[in-house]
Amino acid sequence: MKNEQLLSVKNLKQYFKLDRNTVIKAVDDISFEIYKGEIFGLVGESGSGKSTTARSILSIYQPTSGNIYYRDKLISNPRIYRAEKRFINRNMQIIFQNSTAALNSRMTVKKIIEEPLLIQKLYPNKEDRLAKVYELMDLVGLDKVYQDKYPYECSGGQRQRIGIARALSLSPEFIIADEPIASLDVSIQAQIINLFKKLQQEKGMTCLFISHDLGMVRYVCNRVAVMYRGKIVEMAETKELYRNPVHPYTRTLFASILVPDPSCLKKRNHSKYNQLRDDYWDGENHLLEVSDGHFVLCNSRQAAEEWIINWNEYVTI
Ligand SMILES: Nc1ncnc2c1ncn2[C@@H]1O[C@H](COP(=O)(O)OP(=O)(O)OP(=O)(O)O)[C@@H](O)[C@H]1O
Repeated sequence: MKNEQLLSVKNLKQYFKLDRNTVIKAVDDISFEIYKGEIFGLVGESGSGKSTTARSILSIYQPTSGNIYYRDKLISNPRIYRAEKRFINRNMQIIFQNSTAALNSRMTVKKIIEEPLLIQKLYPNKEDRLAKVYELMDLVGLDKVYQDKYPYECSGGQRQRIGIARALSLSPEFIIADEPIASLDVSIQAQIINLFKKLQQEKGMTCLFISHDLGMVRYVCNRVAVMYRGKIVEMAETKELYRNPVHPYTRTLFASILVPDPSCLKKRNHSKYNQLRDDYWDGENHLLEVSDGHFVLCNSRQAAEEWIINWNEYVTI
């Protein structure tokens, strides 16, 4: 996985000058690489600079200094950016937290998903184009009956899927997902997250995954960078980072989600916990954190992962 570098951020600074005396160092000299086929997590408290990093990568902001490369193309230079805009639009897509705002309320679901294909002049034949739209709807679990509905006629989870289907319509190599599941119900979150994993496995999707939800990041990301006040304070393989957070800030951030000793959990008289233990436990319990403070108890990791897919119930401790 680590062979092919897709995105490289080098010494990126993004400062905002509010007035003559006040400068906000939203991103302050960060560097990282994202490799093809990996899901790279960016975590940190609110205001730490995660979204600004995403916006700089997408050239929404012109960096104060530093460079951003996509493959070997410098994409953070405004002069090059003009010429490369189409290239970036074709290869990179973003999924926002608030999909409702990002969708055109006057277009039907079908038109919303079809639009990027038209703009990029892919599938000139209408029938082929519609077939592609249906394929995308199927991929994200949207029933065909929604094709002629408007965003306001869909639920929050469905709108998020429309946003994802649209983002995937150009088969982008690289997706930036900025809090893609924060506004969704827990059961829908699980479906969307499993979709990300499926896209990574089946389509080799590469993703920058921005989230507050450390449990989710642990489940979905291969590597994680922790941001604090505009800087990356720690970056490691996910398993390593969660097992052994080194930076004091990361430790504080993770303190709330460290999995406690299962033996102490057993002492809790939590009815859901007891029910789960009775249903699943066969001598060797397996406690899996599925979201911030949410745990499932299963007798194997496979059972736990299957359970996440359904994820209708969870234990909060
Ligand atoms: N366009 C802007 N002008 C001025 N300041 C900005 C601008 N965009 C972001 N900031 C500031 O930069 C800092 C980082 O914001 P950013 O949105 O990147 O954080 P974040 O980690 O994504 O937070 P959250 O998780 O709440 O979305 C904040 O102090 C924010 O107020």
